[in-house]
Amino acid sequence: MPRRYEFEEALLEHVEAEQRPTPKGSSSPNKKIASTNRPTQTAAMALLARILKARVSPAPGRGGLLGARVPRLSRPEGARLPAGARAEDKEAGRRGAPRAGGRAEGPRSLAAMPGPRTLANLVEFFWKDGFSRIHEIQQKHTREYGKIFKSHFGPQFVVSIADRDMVAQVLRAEGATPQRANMESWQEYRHLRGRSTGLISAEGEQWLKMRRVLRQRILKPRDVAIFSGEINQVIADLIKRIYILKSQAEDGETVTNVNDLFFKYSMEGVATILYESRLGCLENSVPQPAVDYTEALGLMFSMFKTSMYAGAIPRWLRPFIPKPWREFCRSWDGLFKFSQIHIDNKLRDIQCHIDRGERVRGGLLTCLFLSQELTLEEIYANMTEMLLAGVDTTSFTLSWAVYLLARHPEVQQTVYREIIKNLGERHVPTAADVPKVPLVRALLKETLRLFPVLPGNGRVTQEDLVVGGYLIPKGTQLALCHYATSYADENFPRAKEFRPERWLRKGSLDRVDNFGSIPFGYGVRSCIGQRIAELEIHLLMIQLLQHFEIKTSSWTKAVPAKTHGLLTPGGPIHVRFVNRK
Ligand code: HEM
Repeated sequence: MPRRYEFEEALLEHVEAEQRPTPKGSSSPNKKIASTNRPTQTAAMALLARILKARVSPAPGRGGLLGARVPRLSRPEGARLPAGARAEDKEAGRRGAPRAGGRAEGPRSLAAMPGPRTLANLVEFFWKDGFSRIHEIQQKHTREYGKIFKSHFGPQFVVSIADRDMVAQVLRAEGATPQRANMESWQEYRHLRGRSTGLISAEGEQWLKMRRVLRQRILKPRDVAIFSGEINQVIADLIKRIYILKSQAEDGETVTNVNDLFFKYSMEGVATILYESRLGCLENSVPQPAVDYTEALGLMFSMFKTSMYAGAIPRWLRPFIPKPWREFCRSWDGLFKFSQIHIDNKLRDIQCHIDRGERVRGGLLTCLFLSQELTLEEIYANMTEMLLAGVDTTSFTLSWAVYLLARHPEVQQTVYREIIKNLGERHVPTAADVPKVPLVRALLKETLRLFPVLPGNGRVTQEDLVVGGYLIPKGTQLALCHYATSYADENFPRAKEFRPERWLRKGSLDRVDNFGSIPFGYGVRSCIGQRIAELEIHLLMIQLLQHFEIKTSSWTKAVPAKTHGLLTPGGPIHVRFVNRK
C-alpha cells in the first residue's frame, strides 16, 4: 500500500510554468512568497492560492487519503444496523405513546418528569464544584430520580438519560445533521475573531459539508492504517524516553507521572497526523515551540471548565463576572495561533518543494490544501478543534489503561501471552496486526467503559420525541449519561470489575456492541478521530507490553477519577516498567 500519494502531473505542469520566461522586472511569485518570513493569515491564503493555481491534482488511479475524489454512495456512518431496523427505530422514536396491554397511553409531559430542584443543582455544581464530579452526580441522580430525569444547569434545561435502550433509541432516530449541544459560546468567539467553525462547533449544512470531507479521509480503519509508520516512530521515541526515565529512577524501574509521558506521546502522535510534522515533545530537551504549545494545551485543558462556565453564565452577566469569558477567548486565541503556525509552516513547505521542482508528497493536511474542499479558515478551525479533541482524550485513556494493567497482573499476563503468541516478541506491529490480538482491542474498550473520557454525551432534539414515556419537545438538550450506563450491572454483569474479555466475540456472528458504553459516541456525529485514537493506543499498548511488564510500585496509589470536562485521573499515576527483553 502506498504510504504517500504523489502529484507528479501537476508538478510537471507547474515546473513547466515556472520555466517559462517571466516578463522583465517581475520576479517569480513563488520566490517572493518563499522569502516571506512568517505569513500572516492573508499571506497564507495567498500562498495556498498560489499552490492551487499550479493546478496540483492527485495522480490518476490513486485512491486513499490523497486519492482522487470519487463520489461515494455510502451508507451513513452510523448505519450499523440494516436500513429497515434503523427506519423502525426512527419510527419508534417518534411514535409516541408506550403501549400497555395493547391500549395506547398518552405520553407524559416534562412537568411530570422527576429531577433535582434547580437551587439544589446550582449549589451542587457552582458551590460544591459539581463540574469535577459530573460522573458521580450522574450515578447519584440516576439512583434518586430514575433513568430519565430533568435538571437545570444555569440557564440551561437538560433531560438526562441513563438507560441503554433509551440512549439507543435517541441516537438511532437522529437525522442528517445532529446537534450535540448549544455551541453558542464557541460560535460567538469565532464570529468575534472572524474565524470559521470546525467540526465540533459547526452545525447544520456547514457541519455536514466539513464532515463529508473529513470522514472520507480518517473515519475508517483502513483510512488511518497508512499512519502506522509515523505512529511507530513516535512510539520508538516514547520507549526510548521510558528507558531514560527508568535509568534516572532510584529503583531503575519506576516512572512517576505516566500521565505526563502519555500526554507528550498523544500530542506528538496526533500532531504527526494533523500537521504532518514532529513537535519534539519526547526529546530530552523539548524545543521551545513545543513547550509553548504544551502551555497552550494546558490552557486549553483548563478551558474545559472555563468553557462550561462561559456557556452557563448568561451574556448579560458578563460585565459583572468577566473572567470566564475573557479566559475562554484567551485560550482559544492560543489554540488557533498554534495550529495556524503549523499549518502555515506546512504550506510554506509545500511551496518550497514546488520551487525546487520536487514531487509534492503529503498526508491529511496536504490533501486538504490541495483538494480545495475546505477553505483555509475551515482548515485552521478543524485542525484546531481536532487537536483539542485528540490529545487529552487519548492520553487519559492510555494512563488509565496502564493503571488498570498494573493493578491487574493476571489480565496483563493474558494480553501479553496473546501478543507473544500471535505477533512475537520483537515484531513491530502495524494496523494490519491489530485484528490478530483481539484482547488488545478488548483492553481499550474495557478501559473506556470504566473510564469513559467523556462521561456524558449530548444531543439537542431536532423534533418532538417520546422517550421513556415522556414527550420531549424539539430543541431540548439531552444528556446521555454513559458513565452511569457503563457501571450498570444490567448492561455489564459485574460492572465494577475490569474484565476485557467481556468484549471478545464468541463467534463471527456474535455482536458485543452495547449502547451502555459508547465512548466514541454513535452515528453520523460520532468521534471523527476514533480510528486515529485507536491506532495510537493499540500500537502503543502492543509495544509497551512487548518491552515491559507493567507493575505497581510503592508509589502507586488508588487514583480517583475526576471530571474536568473530561474524565481524568485525579492525580499522577506511577508505575514500574520492568524490562522483558
Ligand atoms: C480515546 C480517544 C477519544 C475519545 C474517547 C473520543 C470521544 C469522543 C466523543 C464521545 C465524541 C462525541 C461523539 C458524539 O457526539 O456522538 C467525540 C467527538 C469528536 N472527536 Fe473524539 N475522542 C477521542 C479521540 C479523538 C481524536 C484523536 C480526534 C482527532 C484527531 C478526535 C476528534 C473529534 C472531533 C473533531 C469530534 C467532533 C465530531 C463532530 O461533531 O462531527 N477525537 N469524540
